[in-house]
Amino acid sequence: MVYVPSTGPRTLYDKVFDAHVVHQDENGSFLLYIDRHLVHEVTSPQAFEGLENAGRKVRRIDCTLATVDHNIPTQSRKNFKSLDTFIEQADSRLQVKTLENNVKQFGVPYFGMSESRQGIVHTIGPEEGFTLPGTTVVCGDSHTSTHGAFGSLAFGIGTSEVEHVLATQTIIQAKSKNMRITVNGKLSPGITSKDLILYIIGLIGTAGGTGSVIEFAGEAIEALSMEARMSMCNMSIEAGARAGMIRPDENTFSYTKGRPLAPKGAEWEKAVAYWKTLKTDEGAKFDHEINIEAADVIPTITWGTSPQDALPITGSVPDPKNVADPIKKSGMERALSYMGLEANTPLKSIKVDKVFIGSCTNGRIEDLRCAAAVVKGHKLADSIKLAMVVPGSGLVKKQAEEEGLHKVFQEAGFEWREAGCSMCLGMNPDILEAYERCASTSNRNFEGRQGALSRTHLMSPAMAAAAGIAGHFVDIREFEYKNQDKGSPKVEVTSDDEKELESAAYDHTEPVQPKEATQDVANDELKDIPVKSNDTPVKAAASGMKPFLTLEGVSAPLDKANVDTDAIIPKQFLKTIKRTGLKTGLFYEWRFRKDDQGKDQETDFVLNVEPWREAEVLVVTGDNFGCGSSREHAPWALKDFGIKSIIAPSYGDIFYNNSFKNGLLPIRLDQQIILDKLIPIANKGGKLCIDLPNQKILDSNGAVLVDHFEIEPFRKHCLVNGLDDIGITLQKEDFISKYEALRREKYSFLEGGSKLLKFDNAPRRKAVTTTFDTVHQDW
Ligand SMILES: CC(C)[C@H](C(=O)O)[C@@H](O)C(=O)O
Ligand code: SF4
Repeated sequence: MVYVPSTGPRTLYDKVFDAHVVHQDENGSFLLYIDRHLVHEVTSPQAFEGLENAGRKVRRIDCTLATVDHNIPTQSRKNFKSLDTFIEQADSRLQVKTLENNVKQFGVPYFGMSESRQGIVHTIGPEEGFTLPGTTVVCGDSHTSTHGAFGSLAFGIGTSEVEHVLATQTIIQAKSKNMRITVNGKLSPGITSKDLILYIIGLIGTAGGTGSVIEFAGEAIEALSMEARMSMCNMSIEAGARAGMIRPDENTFSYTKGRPLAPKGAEWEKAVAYWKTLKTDEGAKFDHEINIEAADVIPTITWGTSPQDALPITGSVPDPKNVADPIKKSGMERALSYMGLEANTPLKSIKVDKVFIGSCTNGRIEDLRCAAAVVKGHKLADSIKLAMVVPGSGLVKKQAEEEGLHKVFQEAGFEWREAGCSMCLGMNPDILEAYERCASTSNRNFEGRQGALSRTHLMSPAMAAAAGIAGHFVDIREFEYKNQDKGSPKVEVTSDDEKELESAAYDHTEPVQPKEATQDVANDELKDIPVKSNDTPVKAAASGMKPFLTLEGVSAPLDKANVDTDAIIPKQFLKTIKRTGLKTGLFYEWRFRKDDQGKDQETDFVLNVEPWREAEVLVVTGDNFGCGSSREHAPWALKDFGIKSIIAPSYGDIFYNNSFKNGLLPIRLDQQIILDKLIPIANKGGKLCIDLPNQKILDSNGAVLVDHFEIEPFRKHCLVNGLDDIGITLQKEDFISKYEALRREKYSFLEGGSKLLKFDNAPRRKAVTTTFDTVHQDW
């Protein structure tokens, strides 16, 4: 079906979406072209394995860039010799080495641990100019939304979709709704974009943006630096949105100009002329509009276990007694008990054990400058057990060191680390102990996020730094800065500051690429221009998906809202390079408690109790099941346990997608119908019968409980037939090639991509041999 974009007024999202449509099929689903694909070690092993098993190659290595970030230790790399000696945790090491093998085998440009440009995947994309305005950007990571700060359509995908993009350079998408959040007026001094986004999530909730792409607009947004915009868009996933976007403007262009992979000369001019058209037209329709007064935003922190549990620092811990809705009330009680907090405690009086400054939300140079301005001349409070600063990338670290920020932190007692995700998620050794309370600049405060039973409070870098100095949360507006040239926190960052980072982006030396991969990259100019495949049978998915027709199975009740994928499968189980064996990890923190000997003992969680141990249908009462991280391990774990269908009022977008790719059927139903008709059966462990072809739910006697449930026709088709959608997409090869030809003309400034990165095998200092027999610099 030929897609004809609307000729009427369009939103920024509509325009970027329309510019990437390769094909629209009869039942309305779109095939979108992907300009930029970032890859990291956690969500790619199974995707590369699928590619290899099917004998497929990476279609556009120039559109692909890989790095390691989640698993790597952040201690000094001065003595880095090889992954074998540097990464102690065997499963982390395996995941990193698997990525290294994959990039070598498939020829993907890669920033490994000995490369000065390595960093968190969402930091390096913009830094290198790989992320460009108006592009489509994906990554097997939910915080891909970060890149929307450039007016690109950027979203997280699951591992099956990673494989799909690697093989086809496209993704199957439904059109999201348009939502606009306009922030009028100016932010007050000392208020950062982190405060603003926490304020917004507190207002609209973690499901507030579900099914939508949010455009952030208004005077306060236009005044933000690019890095501050990235922090905003980064956390739009925490508002449940498919993506966040900000229209590209002069600020965007000057940040992008001159970056290693940004277009140059005439191509730059052509690009800017196009990028200037990327703004919402007068009269374009939004499905939801929200207006916010910037002056209402004051320093904001979270108190609970969801990013929506955000409050002004002047407030107190909320009291469940004041909440009428029983699901919300019990959620609040649980959060208070998990966080070890009493209702009505003033936030400023809460004591902190550890401080973490870093992550893809707030690990950029401006963030470090803000935090250093607070720390300068102070010492950490005696009660602080550990405070760490983890730059988002090697280049951020280098820049900070050139400015002497590391000394400011170290003199105050902070640890200065190497780049990576670190304690944001703790897939590496940087974790909190049970019950420790952390002032964190990251983006998620879910139960167990930074370590089992750990307690996370989200806030801006300045607020986290100040909490380290005071030993408790403080209102940054009342903080006494010492030894400052100017007296107030440096929250406004000028484009001059951005220029400095830009120069750091150029100033890298002798990065290292595995030898074979470099050669592939260099020689593959022609090979990666796609050729029509003669051999594209539609076959069963790599995940081993079987056709889904009807299911009759024991149903289990789950009376919770906002069940995040960190809870469904905690981080320690993400280190596998397989899709199977995740049964034990399912709801691990809820299903198991350690006994005195440190052994796992089962709790009375519903899935540990007969007859629900054999449950095949999970009936959830609360909204937003599977929100948060893009980990496809969540549906893998549910399936491994035996769950084949979930029924809930609403879902996190990425989880919803991922489920279909694995033959797990997520059904959306009105909450009242769930409560009235299904929960009574699930509470008794009764069976539910799901008839997918007829879209009905029945009880075990054949009585119809739900006459009709909605499901998109394309998804139903794939599920009922157990189809591999990569095979389906490869049948559209003609459309993809045609789009690529158009793209080479119209968007010629996107050609080249990561292939333009310069890699050099020359050793910087002492050469050492790695697993690939290639030389790595000794840091
Ligand atoms: C590991 C990855 C799948 C995950 C994500 O998608 O966000 C991680 O980055 C996180 O922050 O939880
Ligand atoms: S949210 Fe944390 S773990 Fe996820 S990509 Fe960002 S820094 Fe890494």
